Amino acid sequence: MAQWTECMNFGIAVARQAREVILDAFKTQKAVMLKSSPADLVTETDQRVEKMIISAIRQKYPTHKFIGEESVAAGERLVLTDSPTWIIDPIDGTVNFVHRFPFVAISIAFAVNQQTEFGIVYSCVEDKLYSAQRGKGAFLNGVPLYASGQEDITKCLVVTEIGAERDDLALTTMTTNILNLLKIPIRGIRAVGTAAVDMCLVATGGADAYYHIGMHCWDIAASALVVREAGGVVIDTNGGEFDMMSRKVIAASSLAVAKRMAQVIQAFPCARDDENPTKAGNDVYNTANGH
Ligand SMILES: O=P(O)(O)O[C@H]1[C@H](O)[C@@H](O)[C@@H](O)[C@@H](O)[C@@H]1O
Ligand SMILES: [Mg+2]
Ligand SMILES: [Mg+2]
Repeated sequence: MAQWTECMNFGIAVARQAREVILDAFKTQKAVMLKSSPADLVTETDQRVEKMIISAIRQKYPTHKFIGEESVAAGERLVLTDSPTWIIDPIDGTVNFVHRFPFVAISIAFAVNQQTEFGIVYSCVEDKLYSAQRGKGAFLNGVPLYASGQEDITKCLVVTEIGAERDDLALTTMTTNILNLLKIPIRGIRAVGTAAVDMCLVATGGADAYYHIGMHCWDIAASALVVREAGGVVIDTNGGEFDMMSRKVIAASSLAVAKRMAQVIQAFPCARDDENPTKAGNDVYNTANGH
């Protein structure tokens, strides 16, 4: 396991360089392109930062594989093999980035034999670097992180995202989930606008649970390990085992809270990330006829 420490440290160094590019662009006017919906945005900075991260890592580790959000959007196959693979979201929270809402993160996970060995989530504007290596704990700027351990759902502050979907079924499902959780009652609902940071807040104990349907592997692969290494649990919204390709997740302070949330939360249908390797993330929103 210690063998991947060098890789993680290199990943952190690359994330620090990428943060500088993102902060420079954060202040400027951005040209916005649409992906799967009018709320699923991408900018030239997303694309440039991903290319920069991948090129730096490929130069040092030429045999490693990559799954990058914007590479997949450009048509690259989304396949996770047993090879050492970097799973990258160059800007998680692009809508925030475009609006200068100060929560944008770089998310970098590293998997071998399809098991995440380390995760890095860098909340750029906050300058908060979350990191975790399998079996070695979770850290925020080098300080150990611990989930809240809360087991009573009525004492939970829950984080979620509405995501990019704007069709009736997804929106009705998402708002019904929020309504049903509030009726339990839970303490409150929050949404930061970046799945990776949302989940890391569970690792800090500042939130007690996070759930989401519709996000992609690159949004949560790194933060799922951060939560687990902070003593939290990560499962599927159906209560089963977490599967980073399933596009459904619950991260929580305890198994009791996670399972209780799974009883309430309904998922709307969305294709697995690896269902159609050349299509994931590739739905193009057609502004002409609105879908
Ligand atoms: O900003 P992104 O990398 O596109 O990730 C977003 C995602 O697009 C959106 O649907 C929500 O799930 C957000 O929580 C993600 O961070
Ligand atoms: Mg993302
Ligand atoms: Mg992104």
